[in-house]
Order: sequence, then structure tokens, then C-alpha cells
Amino acid sequence: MTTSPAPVAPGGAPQAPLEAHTPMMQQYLRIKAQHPHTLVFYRMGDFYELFYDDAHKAARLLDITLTTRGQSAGAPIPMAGVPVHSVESYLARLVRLGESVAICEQVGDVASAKGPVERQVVRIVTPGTLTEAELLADKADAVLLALHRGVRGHCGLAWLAVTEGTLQLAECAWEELRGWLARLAPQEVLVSAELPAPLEAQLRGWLDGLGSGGARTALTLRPAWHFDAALGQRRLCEQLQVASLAGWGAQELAAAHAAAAALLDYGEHALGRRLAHVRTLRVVRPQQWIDLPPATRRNLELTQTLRGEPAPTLLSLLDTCATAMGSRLLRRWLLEPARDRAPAQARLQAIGVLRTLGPETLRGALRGLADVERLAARVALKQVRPRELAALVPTLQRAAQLAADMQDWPLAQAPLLEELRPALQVPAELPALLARALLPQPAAQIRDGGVIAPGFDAELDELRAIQGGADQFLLDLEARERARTGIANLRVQYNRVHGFYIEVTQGQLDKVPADYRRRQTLKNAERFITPELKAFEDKALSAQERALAREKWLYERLLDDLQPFVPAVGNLARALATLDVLAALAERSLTLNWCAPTFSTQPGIEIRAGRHPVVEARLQETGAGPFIPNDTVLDARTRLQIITGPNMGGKSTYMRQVALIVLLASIGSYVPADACRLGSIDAIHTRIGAADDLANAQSTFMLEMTEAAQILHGATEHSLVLMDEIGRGTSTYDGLALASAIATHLHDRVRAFTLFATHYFELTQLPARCPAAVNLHVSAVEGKGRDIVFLHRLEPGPASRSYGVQVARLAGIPASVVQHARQLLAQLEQAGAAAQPQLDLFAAPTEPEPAPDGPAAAEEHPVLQRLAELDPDALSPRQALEELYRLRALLGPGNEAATRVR
Ligand SMILES: Nc1ncnc2c1ncn2[C@@H]1O[C@H](COP(=O)(O)OP(=O)(O)OP(=O)(O)O)[C@@H](O)[C@H]1O
Repeated sequence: MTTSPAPVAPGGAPQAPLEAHTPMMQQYLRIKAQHPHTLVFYRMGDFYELFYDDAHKAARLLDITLTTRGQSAGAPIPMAGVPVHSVESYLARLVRLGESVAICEQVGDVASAKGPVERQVVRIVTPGTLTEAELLADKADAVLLALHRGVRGHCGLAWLAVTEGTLQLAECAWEELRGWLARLAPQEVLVSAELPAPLEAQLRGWLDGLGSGGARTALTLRPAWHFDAALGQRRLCEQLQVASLAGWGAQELAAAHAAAAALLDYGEHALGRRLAHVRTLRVVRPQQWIDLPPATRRNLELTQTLRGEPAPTLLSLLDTCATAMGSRLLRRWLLEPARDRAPAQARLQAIGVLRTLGPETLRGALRGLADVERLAARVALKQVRPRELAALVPTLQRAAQLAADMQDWPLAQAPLLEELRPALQVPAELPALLARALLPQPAAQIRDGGVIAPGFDAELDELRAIQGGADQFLLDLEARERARTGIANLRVQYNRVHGFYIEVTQGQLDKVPADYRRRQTLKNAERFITPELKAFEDKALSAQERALAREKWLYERLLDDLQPFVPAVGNLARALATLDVLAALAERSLTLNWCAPTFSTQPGIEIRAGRHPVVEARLQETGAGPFIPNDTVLDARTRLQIITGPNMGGKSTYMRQVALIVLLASIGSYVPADACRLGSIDAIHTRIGAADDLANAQSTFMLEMTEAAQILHGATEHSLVLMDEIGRGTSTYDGLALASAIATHLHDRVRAFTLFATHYFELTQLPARCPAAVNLHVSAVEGKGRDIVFLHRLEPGPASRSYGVQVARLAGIPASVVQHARQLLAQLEQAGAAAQPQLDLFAAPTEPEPAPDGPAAAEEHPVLQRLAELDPDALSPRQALEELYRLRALLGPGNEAATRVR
């Protein structure tokens, strides 16, 4: 790197016309013009260099030195660079920050180039199209999502994990996008460059709230014409090699087709080739999933804790998968529970069989297998490295062995296992071809050679034989020359710079024959070459070069020959991942003592001795005592539980455990309970906690109410709703009033299965008016020294008191403050008892203020007057009927006519 540490002014974008630049900079600027929004890594020897604005940006983002390189167009060129050998770590950092990088390599021949060596962008590394194992987290895929906003805000979505190979389509309203983004958690989102600015800003706001741990979701603008529905449909058909998308029920999804057009185009643009492995399509209709809105995902700590950490979460507890493929699939299962119970039922059967066999039988077979899923993608994209391919051979053999072993399993009891078995047997030609083509331990990169096995290609073997024969030739030559010259210490040797030579020490130089040509002079010796040695050198060196070129060519051919096997390897990956998740769930169910849930067509949730799996595990780890199980019964008669009790009593834990058990059962896992019966569920809504959403400039209370509003609008009588201390973000009266109104609405109108934890004792009056509501409380007793002891047991009825002061004492509030609080509490309680009779919080809501001629005027209505005058007991049936006709007639002329017709 030729650098001078001159200071560089900010900016530095080249203003001068192209011709004013040096030839190399002209080449760079031409390439850069094709990638204006992407950092261009321009290969120069052992470095990738960035220039001008890119250099400034990279220096800032990567904390690398900004320097300058000579001059071009009369000004110093700002430059920053990263070494080629450690480029991966820099790429990983940039991609996490949502940046894309165009890798520009030297593709021309350095020796023969006149002017700068020819360079080309060979790959664009973007956050959503990663396939390199080094850049991807083991247990999560990079998701690329294209988003098309059609007429009246109707949106089409198309997304893909390039390493997984399933293209997915969905459609939704613009307002629902935020939920979709949270569910899909894409690394990169493509939208039309013509999306109106306010919508783009809104989208950016949603995306900013997505990333965790400093990772950013990239928003990439693509030309509007890339989002074309007709083009999308055609491209989808080509991609899937079908004439129509009807088989997937995807033919009508025009907005999603438009998104797919942009997605496929971008994927191929970034990866530099067709996505041959993408052969399956899935249309996602929200109604097929149990809805887990972003707040639920967050509050239940499914895949990350409220602090954004990966553990302890439900996923971290469940994930004992033997392979990364399994871990990734388990995450998908957790976030996409199906409403249809059939898949869960099939998984439960399979887990049942694995429990009887002992899950270790299967887990032992899966441990240490290659990441076949990513390998399939990398083979299809022809990016796979020799060592990765070699690792596939034992994996294929072990998978075939597993398929054979499975024949002895009681597969009739688990059709899912039976279904997966055939996919484990990839055609035997594949391992045979790989074993024949590759050395058992090939070099990491094809450019170093040492990849193709002997016996695979006669020409390569011959070229290698020339190299291999060199040692013997040189030994023979040395012996002959020693004999011919009489120089006993004469040596024939080789080095990379000078090639082959005969070395003769100073003292022996007089014996050197005439045909020796001097090659190099050292301090104590001279090095020579002879015509015979020169001829051999030419042959050997060219053989080496030709062998390398031949190996490279053979490897490319091998990748071509592997293409037909890609679908089978993809199926194998899916089967292995599924088996892995099933085995992990079987293991968990045994280790953690879980039971199989059952499903019912009757609405309801019935759990006997349910436990919160993550809290239970933590209590066990810390030896903090046993977890106290609790029952839950929600059905048509009991739909709303009002849960009271002291802080720290276990209300939130109880509510979350119900939601987690419902979720676990719905993905087909055993559950932490003694028994569990579940009716149909369409959503799990939660309103828990009070974290400020600073990113979206919402206050605690605003956020609380927004989430509550979403629940009141979205929940149905098949939903499970968790409401934890709603209303506490505002003043007592406001909060109490809102909490009461919300609880009443959930009971009367929404009729969802609701767990409602509250500190407002007033709410415990609600079951008196609402027939499907019950009071429950978490129990606690005051122990010695007025310390509170939490029993964590749920009992019927309202809590008798709140113990807030005692909890404060436990938390270490100074004794004088606690004492003061006790006195104040006593005074407040006295004042409260003497107050006016309480207002009825649960009286049915009055109708809105009536309009002057509305129902208020009804008191005067002649029908009511007439009705008031009637004595029904004094009427014969005939008179009653006549009265009825008269009343109808009093309603007005239209009704009179109706009466007459009868
Ligand atoms: N069933 C249980 N068995 C054993 N320990 C429990 C149980 N439930 C809760 N705990 C323990 O009590 C702690 C507090 O529980 P939780 O947060 O659910 O209380 P809470 O009533 O919701 O409190 P707050 O009203 O302050 O939010 C938990 O972290 C856990 O350690």
C-alpha cells in the first residue's frame, strides 16, 4: 500500500471530469458510478481500498485510518483500506450496520496488462443476501424482504432467506406492515425508489425499532419499474419451473408478484447468478397463524429478553438442537404457530415415539452433521468451498445410515417420521461423486490447489506426476553432477524466486564445467543453471501452473455436475432440521418433566399444575426453591380472570406461563404442566410492562394505551389476552376508570379469554356484574417480623390486602420511610372507609348523549304510552293480537301498510 499520512478534508468526492483522472482512478470511478449507494472495495494487491466518500464513511464506521493516495485530477485521493486476509470481519461489521459492499476484484492478467489490471465487481455483499458462514449468525438466517405498495395502500410482500431457499409471499394493508416486519425481522428491505417520502420515513421508523444489539435493518431503494406484477408472475413461474402459480394459491397475489419481481432481480444482482436452489413457494395468510403481535413476542421473551439478550428466553430453554439447522427451524416454529392443530398433532406423535426410543438415539446421529441447508444454497450459488463440500460426504453417509436405522422404529405411530425418512436418502451417486472427485481433506480454497483427488482426472494426474517426479530427478541429477565434476558438496536446489539451481561453494569454483551458467552470486557460494536443469525447470513450473488451472476447471465442472442434486440436498436439510427439532423437544419434555397437551373442538384453555418454564429453570439453577404450579380454567363460563395480590406475588409469572403453555402446545411441543387441554386459539395478545418506546417517541402511557387499543380492536372470542396492570401509567382515577372500562369491554364485547392482573382493588367488584368473570389472587402471608412470605399459589377470590409497604421493606427502603408509609397508609384507609358510597364502576356503559329527536324523545312516544296503559292479564289472546297490530300501526305509515297486508 503506498500511502502518505496527509490529513484529508471531509468530503473529497471527485468533481473533475473523468478524463482528468489517472487511468486507474478512471477505472475506479466508472465502477463506482455503477454502485453509487454501495461501498466499493477495490482490490489492490493484498488490500481492498476505498476512495473518496467511501473512504470517509468506512473510516468512520470501521474505525480505520483515513489517509491519501497520490493525486488524481490535481487533488489528493482520500483512501482507507482493509487487508484481504481479514476482510470477513470488516464485512461482518458493515453488514450489521446495514451497509452493502461491492467486492471488486482484479480479473485481468497482471503480467500482460497495459495500464490498470482489469477489475470487476464479482459479488455484492448486502445484509439480506449473505451466504458466507463467517458472516451469518449460526442460528439465524439473513432475510431479504421486498415490499410493494399497491393501490390504496395494499401491500405485497415477498421474502427469502437465501441460505434456506423458500420464497414466501403475503399481502397486507400498509397499517399492518409493522407487525409483519417484527415477525419477519428482515436484515434488508427493498422498496421502490418512488415510495412517497412520508411513507419512506414511516417505514424507516419501523425498521429502526427492529434491530437488536446495535444491528440495523438496511432499507434499499430499487427502481420503481422493478416492482412489476406481470414480470413478477412470469419470473416466479420460471423460478419454480411451473406454468401457473395456482398450485400454491398464489395466482391472484398481484402486489406480492410485484414484490417478488424486485426480490429475485436484486438477489441475482447481489449474488451474481441465478438462485437455482429457490424452488419452493409458500403463501402466508395471516389467518393460518396464531397471531403473535410484536408486543407479545417481546413480552413473552420468546427469542430475546426484554433487554435484547438471547437468554434466558423460551427459545434458549428449548434449543438443545444438535445442529444449527435445527435451531433455526425451532425459532421459525416458535414464531409461526399454526391455528390448524393437525401439524402440532403430528409433531406430538413423533415426539411421543422419540421419547420411547430415547431421544439420544436420534440426537447422536445428528450431532456434528454439516449445515446441509446452507451448503445446498452455496452449491446452487457455486460459492461452496472445497472443504465444505468434503464435509458433506460423511453427512450424506450418516443420513443414509439414519434412514436405514429408522426402519426399525415404530413409524406407524408417527406418520411425520415416516414422511421424513425418504428425504434422508440422497441419491448414492452424490456421495460417490464427491468421494471420487475430492481429496478427503482438500485445501480450504481452490486457488491453492490440492483439492481434486488422484484418479479423478488423467490429465491432472499426469501433470502432478511431473511435479512428483521432480524430487527423484533432482536427486539423480545431483549425483550425476557430483560424479561428473568431482565436487562432493555440490547441491541441486529450488527456491521460489530463482527457481532451480546448482550451488557450488567458493573453494570448489575451479571445478565448475563450461556448460554451467551463473545464476546468482552469494557470499560463500555461486549458483548455476545447466541447459538440462533449465529444460526441467520449464517443464516442472509449467506443469504446476497447468495442474492448478486444471484443478480449478475440474472444480467448476464438479459444481456444475452437482446442480441436479441441489433439490435433494435441500430436502435432506429440511428433514434433518425437522428431526433435530423433534428430538430436542422430546429431550426437553423428558428432562423438564413436561406433558403432552390435547386439543379440543370446545373453546377453552384448561391447564393442570402449569409452570412457567423459564422461571422454573432459573429457580432450579439458583436453588431458590421449587416453582409452585397453578391451574387455569378458562371456558365459555369463565372467560375473564381478575388477578390481584401483592407485588412480587407471581401475577405476571402466572399470566405469562399460561401464554407460553398455549404457544408450546400450538407448535406441537409438550408443555410444562400435568395436563393441558386446548380449544382453538387465533391470537395471543399481551399488554405487559411499561417500557418507554423512546425510538418512536411514545410515552409509557401512550404506548400502554396504543397497545390496549390494538388488543380491543384485534382480539376475538378465540384470543388469549394478557393485561398486566393496565392504567398504572396515569393518575389513579384515570387509570382506574380506563382499567374498568377496558375489562368490561373485554368481557362484554370482545369475549376473549382474558387474564387481567391489577392493583386496583375496585376491579374485584367486577365479577358481581360480569357473569363470566372471576376473582383470583396470588397468596401471601405476613411472617415473623412483619415480613411478607409469597406463596405464589393462585386462590379463588380477591386479595385481602396489597402488602406494598412490606414489599418496599424487603426491597431495602430505609426503615424510617417504611414506618412513615405505614402511618400514611393507616390514615388513608380510615379516610377511605368514611368516604361516600363508591361509584359503580361496572354499571353498563350509558349510551352517548342522545340527540334532541333521538331516544330521549322516546319517553313521549305513543307506542310507549299505549304500552304503559295496557294490562296484559286482562287481555284475551285475540285482544292481545289486535293490540299488537295497533302498536305496529302507531309506529308509522310504513308499518301500517305491513299490518294491513297481513
Ligand atoms: N409460581 C411461582 N413459584 C415460585 N416462584 C414464583 C412463582 N411465581 C413467581 N415467582 C417468583 O416471584 C417473582 C415475582 O413474580 P412476578 O413478577 O410474577 O410477580 P408480580 O405479582 O407480577 O409482581 P408485580 O406486581 O410487582 O409485577 C418471580 O421472579 C419469581 O422468582
